[in-house]
Amino acid sequence: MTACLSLCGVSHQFDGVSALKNINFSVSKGERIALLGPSGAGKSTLLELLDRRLSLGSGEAHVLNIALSKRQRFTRSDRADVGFIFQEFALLHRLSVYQNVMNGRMGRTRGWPSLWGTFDTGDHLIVARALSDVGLSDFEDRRADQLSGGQRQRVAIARCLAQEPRLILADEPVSNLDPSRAAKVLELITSRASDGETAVIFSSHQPQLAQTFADRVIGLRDGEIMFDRLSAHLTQEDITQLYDGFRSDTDLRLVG
Ligand SMILES: Nc1ncnc2c1ncn2[C@@H]1O[C@H](COP(=O)(O)OP(=O)(O)OP(=O)(O)O)[C@@H](O)[C@H]1O
Repeated sequence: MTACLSLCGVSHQFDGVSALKNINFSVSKGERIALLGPSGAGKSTLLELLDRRLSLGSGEAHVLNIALSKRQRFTRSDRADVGFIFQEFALLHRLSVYQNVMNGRMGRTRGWPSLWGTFDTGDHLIVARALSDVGLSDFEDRRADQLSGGQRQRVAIARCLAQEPRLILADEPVSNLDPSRAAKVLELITSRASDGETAVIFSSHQPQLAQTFADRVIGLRDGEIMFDRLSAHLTQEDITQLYDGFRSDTDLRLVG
């Protein structure tokens, strides 16, 4: 399989706090990866680094054939190739649901249309499809600040899907959704990898969802990788150790 990204000896510090320590892994095109780990483990930091919003501290990293560096500059199309689903959704509250999702098309439109916010029929079809996929077609005219938390999260997901990225990075993308909707939405996000070209990395606090919707699960704790396993090989012991000996028959029961 062709590499989508690779990290070698990557570390990141925030004012003396080691958020990531000597991270090594690679992801192929078409792979679905789940990041698990307790609060503060470094999951968001890792996703933000891959999104190129944090500059590389030390080590080597390549994302979609571009080497990350301390002084990184990316073209509009490079940016559009990576889609990020934010933990806090990052919506424009005064804009409608439709306009927020259409913002996902900005990086895919060149010249005047993107300056004036005029989009072609293809863009409108893609936005309508993304809204339908997340079950929000009936809400397209509603202002983003008039939605529930779960609905906002689905708008953020639709915006990312409308962007048609080659790498989807999702920071706890279903944390605000009810269990049935969470499974459907994770299915939707991770199904983008079935084209064999798009890779998906999502973080979660739910081992069952991670195991169900990812090919591989990476466990992070205190900024370090504790395990990197095929989902089928994940054990209850991996999970118990990752969460500091915490064992729950309901939350941490693995599939099968
Ligand atoms: N902007 C920042 N400035 C200073 N420290 C930070 C900053 N962002 C994160 N950290 C620290 O880096 C470490 C990793 O944080 P990170 O947000 O990546 O964890 P996480 O695994 O995503 O946690 P959660 O599951 O709670 O979202 C933590 O110790 C956190 O306090």
